[in-house]
Amino acid sequence: MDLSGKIAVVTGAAMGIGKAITEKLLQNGATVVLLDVNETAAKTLMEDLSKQYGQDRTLFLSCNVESEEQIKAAFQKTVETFGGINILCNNAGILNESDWEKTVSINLLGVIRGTYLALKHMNKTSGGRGGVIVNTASMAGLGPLISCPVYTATKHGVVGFTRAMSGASTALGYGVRFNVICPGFVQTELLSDPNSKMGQFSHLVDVIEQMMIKDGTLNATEVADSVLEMVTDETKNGAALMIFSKGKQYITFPSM
Ligand SMILES: NC(=O)C1=CN([C@@H]2O[C@H](COP(=O)(O)OP(=O)(O)OC[C@H]3O[C@@H](n4cnc5c(N)ncnc54)[C@H](O)[C@@H]3O)[C@@H](O)[C@H]2O)C=CC1
Ligand SMILES: CCCCCC(=O)/C=C/C=C\C=C\C=C\[C@@H](O)[C@@H](O)CCCC(=O)O
Repeated sequence: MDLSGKIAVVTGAAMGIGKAITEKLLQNGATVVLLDVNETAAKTLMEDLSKQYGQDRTLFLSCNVESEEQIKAAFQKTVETFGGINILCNNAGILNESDWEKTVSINLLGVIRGTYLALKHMNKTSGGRGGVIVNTASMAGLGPLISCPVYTATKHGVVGFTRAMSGASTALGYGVRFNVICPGFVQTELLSDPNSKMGQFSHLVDVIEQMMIKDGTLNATEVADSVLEMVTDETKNGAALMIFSKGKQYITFPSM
């Protein structure tokens, strides 16, 4: 897929992996709508991006992926401004084992909300342009992290939802590809102060620290490179790409 002229929406775009995905898509010719709750970080980023790419290839909309109304409004504004949606990156996510219901609401329900609302504009059977949706899961979506069971559950859910949506989209002729990235540890704010984020499991933080020492960490740009691959490679549909410090691997799942 050539990205020039394509319209992308990235959630959690103000920082970390979402910021890197945004920059990668802009570098490759797309127009990007940034959705985030962190208006301060987003506005700082937008100043930089406008200088680099001009005012007409980026738009920031304050949007909480926990809100159906806010996502709906953001997608409507996107379509009104740029004419449609070709690419969606459901990337926003948190780590909070204390407020685990918020973690579920953002990490899993936010991906489902974003997908279903974007399909209203992307689904070819209802007048959409088709396109691709790439969801951000984690390696914790492929195997359990004992220190954060709810986070693990949300990421397993994102992997399963993405793979099921890929099959449904193909069977129903939506013209929308679905792929999921499963990164290992990435140097972002999400990893700061892990103790406070693990709640009742904070005694297990040393397990995480040992894993990070053993497995190493990625930078956000490395993850964004993999997102670009799954956006642009039109043979990729239903793909789960594990990214870790030593490389990357497409996951094959047991056939039922
Ligand atoms: N950092 C890591 O080690 C890994 C992160 N991930 C996933 O990558 C995604 C991005 O995380 P990072 O960039 O690491 O974290 P981050 O904390 O640096 O960035 C997350 C962004 O999402 C935004 N956000 C949070 N809640 C939101 C909401 N309700 N609505 C809209 N935006 C919201 C934040 O304001 C922030 O800009 C998450 O889904 C995370 O689970 C996956 C594997 C590893
Ligand atoms: C502290 C939570 C990190 C949140 C960011 C994130 O998603 C990072 C994920 C990085 C690596 C995940 C690896 C998962 C491996 C599992 O497959 C399992 O093998 C791990 C076994 C060790 C354990 O349970 O801790």
